[in-house]
Amino acid sequence: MEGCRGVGTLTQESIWQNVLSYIRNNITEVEYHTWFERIRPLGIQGGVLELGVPTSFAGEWIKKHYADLIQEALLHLGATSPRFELKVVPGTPVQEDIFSVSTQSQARENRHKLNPKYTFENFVVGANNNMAHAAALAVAESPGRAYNPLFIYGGVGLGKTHLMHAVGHYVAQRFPHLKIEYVSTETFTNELINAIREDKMSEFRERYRSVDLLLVDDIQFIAGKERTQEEFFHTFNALYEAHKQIILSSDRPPKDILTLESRLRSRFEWGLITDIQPPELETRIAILKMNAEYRGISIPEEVLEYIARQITSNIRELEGALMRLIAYASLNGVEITKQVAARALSDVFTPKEAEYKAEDILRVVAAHYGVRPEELRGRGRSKEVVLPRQVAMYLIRELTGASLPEIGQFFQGRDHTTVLYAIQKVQELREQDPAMRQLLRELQEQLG
Ligand SMILES: Nc1ncnc2c1ncn2[C@@H]1O[C@H](COP(=O)(O)OP(=O)(O)OP(=O)(O)O)[C@@H](O)[C@H]1O
Repeated sequence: MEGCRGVGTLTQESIWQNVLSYIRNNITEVEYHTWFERIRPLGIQGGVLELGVPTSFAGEWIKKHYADLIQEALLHLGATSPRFELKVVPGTPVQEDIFSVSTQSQARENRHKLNPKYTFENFVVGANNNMAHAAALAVAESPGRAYNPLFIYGGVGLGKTHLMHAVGHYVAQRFPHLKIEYVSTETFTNELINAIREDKMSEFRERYRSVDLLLVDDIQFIAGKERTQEEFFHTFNALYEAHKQIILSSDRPPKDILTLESRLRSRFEWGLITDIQPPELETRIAILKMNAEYRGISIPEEVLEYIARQITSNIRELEGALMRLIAYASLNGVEITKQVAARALSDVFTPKEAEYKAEDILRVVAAHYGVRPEELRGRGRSKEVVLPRQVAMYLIRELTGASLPEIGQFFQGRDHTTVLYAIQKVQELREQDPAMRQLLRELQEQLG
């Protein structure tokens, strides 16, 4: 490795193993497992250690938070000018732990109940959720010992379930022998009703009282259900006394859950209560970016910002809008632009920014060439109208994201192949002719 003294005989793998053990001594176990376990050494080029990371989100995070530490570790190994580069290698494998067969089946069972996407790695931390995130990490690192119970509350679609599952995944990976149970309050209630009806209460109790980590979602729904509260009270006590970890989520803090028995309320307040607020713009953009990457799609930053500005208070809706846009673009064979986003999402939200209208574009182009808009839309083929019409078609496509048949329709039922030809023609001119580039810029400026 150029620039590395004394490590020439080591392979890239062993260099990386040495770097890793240095890093491991300097950060928490949670950080290590979240960010470093998936990194793979790719090679050493011109003295630069190349590392593969699963997503660019992970890459950016590692660069921002751990670059100095990695360099320090390389220095420690003898590199005179420590350099490294992170490359996104989708599908970078997760190293499976080696453990016994019974542990493996427990781990598999645990994984079944958890959404694979809801991991710490896929959770974007912002000012709105950093306390909840830190508490969840602490609990994941030492279940039953940090905060018990951990009570996470916040509005709809803000990541409460995601954080709970992240703890579950982490614990499943680090402590594969532990039994994890994730349940919604509704399911807990239904199972209890069935157990009572079928005379299977002892199985029900055994199931919930034998777990090491109990995750209960939407605990506010326990309000007013006396029998469920009673049973949950005993489950809670059994687990708590055995130092088993309990995590609860709710849309409100315990004190605001009406008709909740006071003995349960006070227990919910024994550990740590933490909230999640709606995310700020940067966090919303980061969440969208991470989601797009998770699906292997690259979306221009301005499009992400456009969506993030429209949907402000529910991350589920934010993700829904992104999915809708991706589906729209792939089904219609169009590139993802801001205009296409405005169209695809027109019934999800009313855009807060002015949308371009085909009529306005036509008017501005016609005025520039000194012809009437109707002439551009008409069937005439004189050279005074052919190029302006092509320019208008091009701009309509670019700025409104309308499909080729829609544009053809607007120009008095022309065929979509005519529109395609016009657009390709203007694209060629734009590439070859600076005057055309300038003109397109000016027309766009006039349109605001
Ligand atoms: N900080 C975040 N980073 C990345 N994705 C997030 C974040 N917060 C929420 N999400 C995503 O938003 C969606 C909704 O999150 P989740 O289901 O955890 O919300 P919730 O608070 O449990 O909602 P509800 O109150 O409806 O149960 C999920 O797809 C989740 O992955």
